[in-house]
Amino acid sequence: MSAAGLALRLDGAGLGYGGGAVLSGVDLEVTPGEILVVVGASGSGKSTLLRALAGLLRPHAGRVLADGAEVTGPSPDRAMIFQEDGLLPWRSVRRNVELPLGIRKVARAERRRAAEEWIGRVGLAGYEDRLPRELSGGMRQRVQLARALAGAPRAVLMDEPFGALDAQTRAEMQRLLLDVLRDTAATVVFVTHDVDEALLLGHRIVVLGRDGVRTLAGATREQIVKEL
Ligand SMILES: Nc1ncnc2c1ncn2[C@@H]1O[C@H](COP(=O)(O)OP(=O)(O)OP(=O)(O)O)[C@@H](O)[C@H]1O
Repeated sequence: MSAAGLALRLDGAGLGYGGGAVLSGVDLEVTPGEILVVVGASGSGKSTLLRALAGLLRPHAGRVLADGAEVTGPSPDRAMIFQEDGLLPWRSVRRNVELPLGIRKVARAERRRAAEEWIGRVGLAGYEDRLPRELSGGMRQRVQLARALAGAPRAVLMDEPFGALDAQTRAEMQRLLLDVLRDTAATVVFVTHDVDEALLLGHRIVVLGRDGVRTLAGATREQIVKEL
């Protein structure tokens, strides 16, 4: 069981690159332990929002807060999962999963035990010594999930993690995600452009749409599509 989920907040946040604003005046609260799904069309700023929560992008206006403290950079408390290329290609499955435990200075024997436990939980027992290039896309996403959760993060930030997978593998990964999240208290922010995925996974859905950022609770597919 991980530590309590982080409360995440954007407070009048303006986000962008160089001089250009992608999102302005964003107010958003993510409650500890919830799965918040951010849905929006390509280019609407979903990854930008997630990068700000991860501390990889500083807001040019307003604030980004984790448990009330300003986010000033990445932290092992906030694990990130990417659509692809998230794994270190020269490290085995085991050594990738051990990575956050090393950052947290967990002793070697415990690092190995926790990594093995998570590799088993995501269904990859027996693949510990494989390199990422020797795995399918779905298996690589399983490794990313194991690596993220092995570090007992208080928040998991997921950027279209299943976007490149075929429909059947994607459905398997969605089930696996819901299953493993049941045993953690982590707050989850999950970015997707797939409305069905948002409806399946989200306790709450935020739409980055034509009219800015809209939070929808208990929205139907039709209501979400209308906002995009
Ligand atoms: N590193 C960057 N430098 C400059 N502009 C960027 C950078 N990353 C993204 N942008 C721009 O910011 C806007 C939002 O991009 P972002 O990646 O957040 O959208 P998205 O909703 O995640 O899109 P997608 O679903 O296609 O991944 C786009 O116009 C994009 O071109």
